Amino acid sequence: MPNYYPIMLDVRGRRVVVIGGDRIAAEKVQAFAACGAQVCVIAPAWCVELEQVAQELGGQLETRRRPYQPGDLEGAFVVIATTRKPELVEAVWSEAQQRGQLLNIVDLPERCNFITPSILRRDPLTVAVSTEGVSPGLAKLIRQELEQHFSRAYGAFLRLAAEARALLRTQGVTYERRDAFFQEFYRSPVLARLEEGAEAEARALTAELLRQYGVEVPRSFEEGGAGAVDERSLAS
Ligand SMILES: C[C@@]1(CC(=O)O)C2=NC(=C\c3[nH]c(c(CCC(=O)O)c3CC(=O)O)Cc3[nH]c(c(CC(=O)O)c3CCC(=O)O)/C=C3\N/C(=C\2)[C@@H](CCC(=O)O)[C@]3(C)CC(=O)O)/[C@H]1CCC(=O)O
Ligand SMILES: NC(=O)c1ccc[n+]([C@@H]2O[C@H](COP(=O)([O-])OP(=O)(O)OC[C@H]3O[C@@H](n4cnc5c(N)ncnc54)[C@H](O)[C@@H]3O)[C@@H](O)[C@H]2O)c1
Repeated sequence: MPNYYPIMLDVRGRRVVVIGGDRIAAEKVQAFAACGAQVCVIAPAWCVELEQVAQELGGQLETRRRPYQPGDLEGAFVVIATTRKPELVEAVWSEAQQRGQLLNIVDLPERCNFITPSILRRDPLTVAVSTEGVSPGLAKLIRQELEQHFSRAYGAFLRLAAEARALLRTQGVTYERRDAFFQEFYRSPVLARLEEGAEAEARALTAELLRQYGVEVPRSFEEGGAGAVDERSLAS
């Protein structure tokens, strides 16, 4: 069994080809497009979910309503196929191999050079769980359990941390002092305030802690300036 190496891929502006017209294909198209990829989907028959995703993405999505043809993978950074038809699998696998591309044939790990973990997202926090293919069901269960632990407010919490970190760094606070700040910040009541929707209080508490570390906090920070917490991430 492979000893998989976990990475985070930057697919912005990169070509991703999805072969398949089923619900899994729809999910993959949506997920890669959400990460900024230029997605092309190829399939003779499309399910309703894929039609809907295509409608939402509009011109952002390239569509080929026909079977896969050799040459379709030209320029792709990542290739995903949802089929298990042996001839099609072999054709896609050999073209992707020749081109040195990243390939995932869903649920066929022996024809993948990468596999997909179960993902919990609280942007910018991402938790990916893999069992190296041994038990995807367990990966899913662990992801569901982690969802209970990491509330939706974690997104706002981390964005606030990013703003604080920028201030600490631009004002020359040492590495050790920054580390100490975050050990306090992550254990402080800031998260609880964000979970209650009390953003102003969360900002005020953060500002107070920053001052204890000698940081001059601009007025815009407490008012929720440029990097203000996104209310949608708290509400959804
Ligand atoms: C995480 C997740 C992400 C995603 O799909 O994107 C994912 N599978 C998920 C769910 C799931 N998949 C299966 C079940 C039924 C129960 C079961 O069989 O266990 C369930 C549970 C369910 O659906 O509830 C069936 C299954 N899956 C694979 C095989 C083939 C084999 O094992 O050889 C078979 C048998 C097919 C059959 O017999 O017909 C293989 C793979 N599935 C992987 C990923 C990769 C390894 C991940 C890891 O390292 O753990 C890997 C290797 C390749 C890949 O596809 O990348 C997603 C959860 C998303 C979530 O969090 O909700
Ligand atoms: N090896 C295994 O474990 C295994 C398991 C189940 C089925 N099979 C075999 O796989 C075949 C059925 O596979 P499936 O259930 O994944 O369905 P499928 O390959 O027919 O469909 C999966 C998706 O791929 C699309 N698709 C089909 N042909 C395409 C093409 N030429 N170009 C682009 N997109 C295409 C379909 O529209 C569909 O959305 C059967 O031959 C069956 O014997 C193998």
